[in-house]
Amino acid sequence: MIYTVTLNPSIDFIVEVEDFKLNGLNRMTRDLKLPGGKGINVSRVLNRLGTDNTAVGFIGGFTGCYVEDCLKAESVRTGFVKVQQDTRINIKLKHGEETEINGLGPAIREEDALQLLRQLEGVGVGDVLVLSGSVPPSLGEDFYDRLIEGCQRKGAEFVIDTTGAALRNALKHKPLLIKPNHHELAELFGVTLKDKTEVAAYGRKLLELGAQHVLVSMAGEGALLLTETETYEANVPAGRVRNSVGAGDSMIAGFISAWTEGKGLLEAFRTGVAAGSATAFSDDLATGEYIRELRSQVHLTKWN
Ligand SMILES: Nc1ncnc2c1ncn2[C@@H]1O[C@H](COP(=O)(O)OP(=O)(O)O)[C@@H](O)[C@H]1O
Ligand SMILES: O=P(O)(O)OC[C@H]1O[C@](O)(COP(=O)(O)O)[C@@H](O)[C@@H]1O
Repeated sequence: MIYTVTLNPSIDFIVEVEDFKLNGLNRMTRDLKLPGGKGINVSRVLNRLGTDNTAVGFIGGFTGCYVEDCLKAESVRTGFVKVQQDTRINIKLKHGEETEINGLGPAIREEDALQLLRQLEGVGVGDVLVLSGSVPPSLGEDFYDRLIEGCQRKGAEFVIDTTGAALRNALKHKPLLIKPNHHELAELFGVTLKDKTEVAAYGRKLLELGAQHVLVSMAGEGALLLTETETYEANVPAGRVRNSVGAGDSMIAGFISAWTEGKGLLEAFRTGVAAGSATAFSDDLATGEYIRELRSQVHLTKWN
């Protein structure tokens, strides 16, 4: 079983305005509310690809009910711990470019945290936990560590998609996969990465620090897959970008879907890239059909 863990879910409120006026009244030309949070996005795409999974994490208030109802409507299995305060609303403002304003999220009490840890005590060998997104400030930076230690004691593997100290700490536990984008990778090492050779070199440092596989996504410029011995580069399929929110989450879903079906590393990489691009070319997350259609346009090149 795959469990996606979203510690800080959201409603993603996608708002479009023309000629955005700072300090002025702007009227929306289009808006859309979507259930969000990185693990939740992974779950929705896994479901669309027909890969069995359960979405867990913390959810609360009327906004949390909305997120859960949306997931139920798509038959995504959920097992959220209910918290007292409202799940956050993240604003994704489209004004020619994309500006994001993500909320802090509700306070999580220690008893809520313990409930989630207890719930995940049932995992075992063959299970994969996908730990995605930021950690709410009230949980403490070590919460992913506590989760990882618990799941590893039971023999489960984990994927982690987060940033900064939480990502750095997780590396020593040898994640099956991490997927920074090239900006996150540069930020992690406090450098500017000027080309793909440098991206690969810094991605390799994450392998040295413990990751089993490193996927570096580079939005419209494709992606790199790094293993201990090999480097592969993928192009992106052709299409018009509509909404890139959730592209990275979709990439993880595509990768893990193929990987857990035993299709091998390269097919997992190809499916991941197709899923990321299919979402970037869609208003909401990609459909399974669109991901399968784009897969044939993804070509992998092995670096020497
Ligand atoms: N502009 C784009 N054109 C084509 N594919 C894209 C685009 N943006 C994202 N993707 C696809 O989604 C993947 C993840 O996107 P990226 O923006 O790098 O991740 P994140 O959402 O984590 O920042 C990319 O590797 C690519 O396959
Ligand atoms: O937990 P964080 O880091 O605040 O991110 C949450 C946001 O990330 C998203 O999951 C999108 O992430 P990506 O675009 O990186 O795939 C949104 O749905 C959500 O608003």
